[in-house]
Amino acid sequence: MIKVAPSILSADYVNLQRDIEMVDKGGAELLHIDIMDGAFVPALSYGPGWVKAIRPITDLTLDVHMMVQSPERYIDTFADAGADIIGVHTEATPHIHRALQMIKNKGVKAEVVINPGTPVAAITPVLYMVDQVLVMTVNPGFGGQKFLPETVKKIAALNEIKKSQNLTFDIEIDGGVNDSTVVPAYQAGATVAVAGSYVFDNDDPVSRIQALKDATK
Ligand SMILES: O=C(CO)[C@@H](O)[C@H](O)COP(=O)(O)O
Ligand SMILES: [Co+2]
Repeated sequence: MIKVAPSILSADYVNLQRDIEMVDKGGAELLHIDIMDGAFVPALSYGPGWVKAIRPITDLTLDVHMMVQSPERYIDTFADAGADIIGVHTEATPHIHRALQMIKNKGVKAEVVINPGTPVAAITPVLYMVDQVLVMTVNPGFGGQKFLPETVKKIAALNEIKKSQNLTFDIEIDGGVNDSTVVPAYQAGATVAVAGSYVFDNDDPVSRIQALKDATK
């Protein structure tokens, strides 16, 4: 059964604590926090102050997805704010190895992220050092996009490397995840599903978390 990480990008910001408590009680394992800098991706979202504010109100694993150019500049700040996992895009820095080292040196779980247009080969040298790999299943920057099925073969390729090298990282998917698209991704080896609009653009977000789990039993 897949672990579920609701993305607060689609939550009700005015009632954020209510929404977080709802998904926490509703069976989610992680809370996905999308950081958008207006440069690596066009949109602006929120910063470390949000992570700091959320930290005391939940024990969910805070999964910080940095869509930020030169993420090295902010890794310490997000770690100090209370992130449990920090994800950095390999496309956002020429120094992905150093960025991952910085995350680990802060005692935080390190995640490397690849866009749909980036091959798995781009991150094979750093797989030994990560706790999680995020395979983007849409181009990053916005919620509510359609899942790109061609990303599934990258999940399978990554899972093969994971098995052949006896590695233990989680494989996360993000973008366009629903109770149909999660199935091939799970079968290919995904272990964590981010879901924003599918969970929160619904009268009963908890039923959506359960639907993702039921689809991957
Ligand atoms: O990183 C991103 C978007 O760039 C996400 O985490 C979105 O929040 C996913 O939204 P949905 O596709 O599930 O609506
Ligand atoms: Co995300």
